[in-house]
Amino acid sequence: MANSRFEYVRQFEVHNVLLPETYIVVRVDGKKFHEFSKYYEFAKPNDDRALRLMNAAAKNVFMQYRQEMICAYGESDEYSFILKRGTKLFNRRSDKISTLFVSLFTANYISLWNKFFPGVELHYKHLPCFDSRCVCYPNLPVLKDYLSWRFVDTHINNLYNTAFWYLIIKCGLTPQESEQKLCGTLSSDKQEILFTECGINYNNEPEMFKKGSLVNSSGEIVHIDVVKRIDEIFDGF
Ligand SMILES: Nc1nc2c(ncn2[C@@H]2O[C@H](COP(=O)(O)OP(=O)(O)OP(=O)(O)O)[C@@H](O)[C@H]2O)c(=O)[nH]1
Ligand SMILES: [Mg+2]
Repeated sequence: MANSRFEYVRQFEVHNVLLPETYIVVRVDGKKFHEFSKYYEFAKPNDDRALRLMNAAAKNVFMQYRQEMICAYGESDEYSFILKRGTKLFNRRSDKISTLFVSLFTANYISLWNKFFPGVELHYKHLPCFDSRCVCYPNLPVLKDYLSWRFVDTHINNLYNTAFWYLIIKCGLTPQESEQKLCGTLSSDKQEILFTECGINYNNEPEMFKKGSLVNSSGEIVHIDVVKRIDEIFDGF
């Protein structure tokens, strides 16, 4: 490369290199999906098309970097990609990894949109955007806790949202009344309210809604109890 007197400005570029021998998690999250889901009239509380689109986009990212991956896990508008401890991808540069994953994910989301939302055109003022971050986890127990945290979060959010929306849709409560009814309730109370007042057995809700989606090391999308099977998921890593 030609050396010019301007070359020195490269010295101002800093590279944030992620700690060696740590597990890297890249989490992408939909930007303002509260509005995005409203604009495209996603079903409440879960839109099967939207979740399957997230899974398909994540699977393509996963397969493209399969050699570097352990698994990926998603719910709602987020996906976590869990990379192997020894990955040398982009010399572990945080900005490179984070921006590549999020742009690849977004590109796939947009290119697959019509497959999952046939006949629904994306409006240029309402395009899907995602942010992303890289986080290092120092050992397997902490990494297992990370994935368990996302799984438990899925369960808590989904049970709340399911009860909240069924009380509105099936029982005719206003959003304020529904919120008030659920205020301070435990998981078991929410399941009981759903059963007695809405006629819904939470156990019969789709597995993808209750458990989120895991792209396993073979690249399959499964909906499993992540906490119960956490050791199996990370076996060999
Ligand atoms: N109706 C519906 N909404 C969904 C679905 N999945 C995600 N969302 C919406 O996406 C939001 C995701 O939560 P957040 O990431 O905390 O909210 P956000 O609006 O994306 O905000 P930022 O991430 O801070 O930009 C949910 O609160 C819902 O409003 C779905 O399947 N159906
Ligand atoms: Mg979001």
